Amino acid sequence: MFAEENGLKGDPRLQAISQAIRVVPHFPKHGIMFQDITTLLLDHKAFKDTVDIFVDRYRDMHISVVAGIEARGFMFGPSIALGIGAKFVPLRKPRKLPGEVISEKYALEYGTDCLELHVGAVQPGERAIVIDDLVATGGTLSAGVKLLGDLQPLFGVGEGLSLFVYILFFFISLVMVQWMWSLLSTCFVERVGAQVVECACVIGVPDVKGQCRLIGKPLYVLVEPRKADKCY
Ligand SMILES: O=P(O)(O)OC[C@H]1O[C@H](OP(=O)(O)OP(=O)(O)O)[C@H](O)[C@@H]1O
Ligand SMILES: Nc1ncnc2[nH]cnc12
Repeated sequence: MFAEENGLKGDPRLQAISQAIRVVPHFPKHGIMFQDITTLLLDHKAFKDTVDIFVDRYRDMHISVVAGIEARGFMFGPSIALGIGAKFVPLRKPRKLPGEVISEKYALEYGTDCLELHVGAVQPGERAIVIDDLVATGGTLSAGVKLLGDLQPLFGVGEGLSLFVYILFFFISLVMVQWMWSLLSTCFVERVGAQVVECACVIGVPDVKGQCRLIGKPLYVLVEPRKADKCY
């Protein structure tokens, strides 16, 4: 959901944040209106307001993990983590983290990419938010949610089907006890088992307006993308 629809209606900080974002037409390729948050980082007040809005929202939600997505989630995540007294955990592109990792592939407009998380950085049951600068298709944030979340089916099945599998597992395990679980669990990839409370973004493209949840998780967005009102 957009911050405006969630208690910040008419808040002048949102307009100032939006205006501090530069739009670069046709970057990195023709037709893309690139939302450049580096100009927001240059504006101390707008940058601080951005962090403050997230800190105010998450301060009392018992969040112990702020997971930031490379690269631009790293620019907001650490400040938010410090503000709410949580740890910051980087979700990095492949082969950047030196320790043992778990990985999650995701689809881009063209091709695929992957996010990785250090094993042991987050403990099962911890409450987490995932932060990035921008949500477009939601593929990147969804990969972050999957990394932090619970068991994932090893074979590609839809969300509805996986929910069905979990429910089936619950009832089967009631009657078939431990041995059944250990047999069937070989069909799953282990994930952290943290609780992703919400995904947070500075900018949400119009397609996500109204879509307040992302693979079952709430999505909190500060502003819509800017139109190109000036050229750089
Ligand atoms: O919602 P989606 O369609 O998945 O797109 C959003 C992602 O795209 C951008 O990153 P990009 O993939 O360009 O990587 P970068 O930050 O490393 O340049 C942006 O910073 C988000 O992470
Ligand atoms: N228009 C855009 N601006 C900046 N980052 C993006 N990631 C995906 N679409 C983007």
